[in-house]
Amino acid sequence: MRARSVWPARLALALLLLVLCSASLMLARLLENDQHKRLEEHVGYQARTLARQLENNLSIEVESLERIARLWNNLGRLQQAAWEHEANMALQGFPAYQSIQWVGADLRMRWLLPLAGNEAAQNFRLSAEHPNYPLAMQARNTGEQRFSNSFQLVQGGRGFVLYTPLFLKDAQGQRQFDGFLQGVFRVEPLMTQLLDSLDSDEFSVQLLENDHPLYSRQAPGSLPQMPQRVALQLLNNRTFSLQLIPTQALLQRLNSPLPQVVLGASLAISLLLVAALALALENARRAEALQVSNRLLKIEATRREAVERRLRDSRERLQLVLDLTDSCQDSLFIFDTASRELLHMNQATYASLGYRAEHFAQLLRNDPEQLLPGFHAWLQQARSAQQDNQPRIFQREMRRRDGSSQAAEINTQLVQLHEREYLIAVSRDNRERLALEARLQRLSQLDGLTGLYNRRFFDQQLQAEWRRLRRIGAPMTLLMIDIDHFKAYNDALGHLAGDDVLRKVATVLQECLQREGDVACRYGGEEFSIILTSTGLDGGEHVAARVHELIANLAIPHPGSPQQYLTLSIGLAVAQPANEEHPGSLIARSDQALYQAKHGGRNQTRIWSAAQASGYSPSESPGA
Ligand SMILES: Nc1nc2c(ncn2[C@@H]2O[C@H](COP(=O)(O)OP(=O)(O)OP(=O)(O)O)[C@@H](O)[C@H]2O)c(=O)[nH]1
Repeated sequence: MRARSVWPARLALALLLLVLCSASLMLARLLENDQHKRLEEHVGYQARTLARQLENNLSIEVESLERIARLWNNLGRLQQAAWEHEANMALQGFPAYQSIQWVGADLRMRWLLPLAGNEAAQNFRLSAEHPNYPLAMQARNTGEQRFSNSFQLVQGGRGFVLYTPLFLKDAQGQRQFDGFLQGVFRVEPLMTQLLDSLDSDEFSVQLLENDHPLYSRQAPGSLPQMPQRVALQLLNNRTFSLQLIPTQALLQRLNSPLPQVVLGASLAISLLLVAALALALENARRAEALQVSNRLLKIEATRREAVERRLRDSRERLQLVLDLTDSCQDSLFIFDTASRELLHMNQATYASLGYRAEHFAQLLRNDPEQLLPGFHAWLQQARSAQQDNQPRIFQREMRRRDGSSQAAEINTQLVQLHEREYLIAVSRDNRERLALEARLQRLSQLDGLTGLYNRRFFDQQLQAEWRRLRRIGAPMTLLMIDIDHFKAYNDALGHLAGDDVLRKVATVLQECLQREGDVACRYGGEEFSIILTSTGLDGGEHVAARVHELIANLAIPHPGSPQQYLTLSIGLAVAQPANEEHPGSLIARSDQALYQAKHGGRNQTRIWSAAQASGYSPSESPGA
C-alpha cells in the first residue's frame, strides 16, 4: 500500500504563496502609486499656484505700468517729478523690479529709477541688434504691451523687460510714438520674492525658458524622476515655464508607511495562511500515513495470529506425536553425538530397561558404555555404514538397570543439522524374534521324520568341519549307514511301520554319539550318515560297533530279513582333511565301503582302504 505523493499539494501551496505574495506586492504597489499620484498632484498644485502667483504678480505690474502709460498717453508726457512719483510707487509695490525706465522715441534711455544699481544702463540705447528690438518694434506698432525673452542685462545678470509703448497726441490729434515705459525685471530677485513663501526643503524650483533653466533653486534630496512643469503665460510670451521637483523630505512628509505596513501584513498573513495550510496538509498526510500503518499493523497482527495459531497447532501436534511415541513399544531416542545430550526419548527407551528418564539421560551422557557396551565402536560403525550406504540395523546388547543384558535391534540414522550431528535411533527388544529365527534355523536343518539333521545340514557341517580339521590337522571319519532290506520291511509291514523304524534307528544313532562335534544325519531315504570329527579309524569302528549293538538290542522284527530282525550295513572311511582339498572323496569312499557291506551280506561294517579300493574289497566288520 503506497502513500499518496505530497508533491502536488506542496506545489499548489507554493503557487498559492506565490500568488498571495504577488497580490501583496501589487497591493503595496497600488498604494505606493496612489501616494505618488497624490504627491504629483501636490507638486503640480504647488507648481500651478506658484505659476499663477508669478503671473498675477507680473500682471499687477503690467497694470501699474499700463496705468502710468494711460496717464502718459492721455495727459501727455509726464513731468519728471510726477513720473518719479508714479515709478517709485510701482517700485515699492513690487520689489522684484530691477528698474522702471523710460526710453524715448529714439530708443535712448531718458529716465531711470532707481539709479542705484542701474548705473550701467544710464546711457543704454535699444539698438537694432539688440535681441529685444523686434519685440519692441512690435509693441510700438501694435500699441500693446510686450513681454521680452530673457537677455543679459547691462547691469549684470539675466532679466527681461515689459515693453509698454507710450504715445503723445500731436497738434493734429495724431498719435505720436514717445518711446517705451520699460519695467525691467531681474530673474533672481523675481524668483526669490516668488519663492519666499515656499518651503525650501520640499521642492527644487526651476524657471525654464524654452526648456533651458533660467533660474534654479536646488533643495537637498530632490527626486528628478518626478518633475511637475507648468507653462507660464506672461502676456504674449509663452516661452517660460516653471518646474517643481519634489524632495525626499516632502515625500516622507506626504507618504504614509501604509504600503509597507500593508505589504508586511499581507505577506505575513500569506505566509501564515500557507503555513497553516501546509500544517493542515501535513497533519492530513500524517493521519493518512497513520491509517495506512494501522491497516498494515492490523494485517500484520492477523498474519501473526494465523502464524501463532499454526505454530500452536503444530506444537500441539508435535506434542501429540511425542506423546504417541510413548505408546510405542519400540524405543525412540535422538541425541547429540558430541555432547550425548538427549533431544527426545520415548517412554519405552528407558522404561523397558528399568530406568527412570533422568537416570537414562545421565547414563547416556556420562557413561554410555555402561548403558550400551561398545557404544563408541557402534557409533563409528553407524557412521561408516551410513557413509557406505550399508544397512544401518545393528544387533546390540543393552544393559538393564539390574545389570542384565537385553538384546536390541537398533536402527540408526545420523543427521547433520546446523553443524551438529544427531543420531536418531529406533531400538527394539527382539529376543522373541531371535529365538524364532533360531528355531526356524534349527528346523531348516532337521529332518522332519527322524529329528536328525537333514542332508543339507550334513553338507554344510561336513564342509565346515572339514575346513576346521584341515586347519588343526585332525582326521575325520564318516559312517554311511543303510537299513537292510528296508523295502521288504515296508512291503511287509507298511510305510508307517517303516517310518517308525526310521525314527528308532535315528534314536539309536543319536545315542551312539558321545563327543561334541559328532553329528548324525538322515542322508536320504533309509540311509543315514555320521560325521565323527577328530576321530580316526578306531573311534569310527567303535561307533559303528555300538550302532550295530544297539540296533541288535532293539531286536526289531523284520519279516523280510534273513535274521528276522532289523539290521544295518555301515560303510566307514577315514580321511585327513589336511591332505585333501574337498570332503567329496570321503563321501565316495564311505559309499564304496557301504556298497561292500551290502554285497558282503549286510549287517556288517566295511572299512574303506586304498588297497581294497583298487580291488574293491573293503575290510569287513560284522554286525552284532
Ligand atoms: N517307510 C519308509 N520307507 C522308506 C523311506 N525312505 C525310503 N524308504 C524305502 O526304503 C526302501 C529302500 O529299498 P532299497 O533301496 O531297494 O533297499 P533295501 O530294500 O533296503 O535293500 P538293501 O538296501 O539292499 O538291503 C524303499 O522301498 C523305499 O521306499 C521312508 O522315509 N519311510
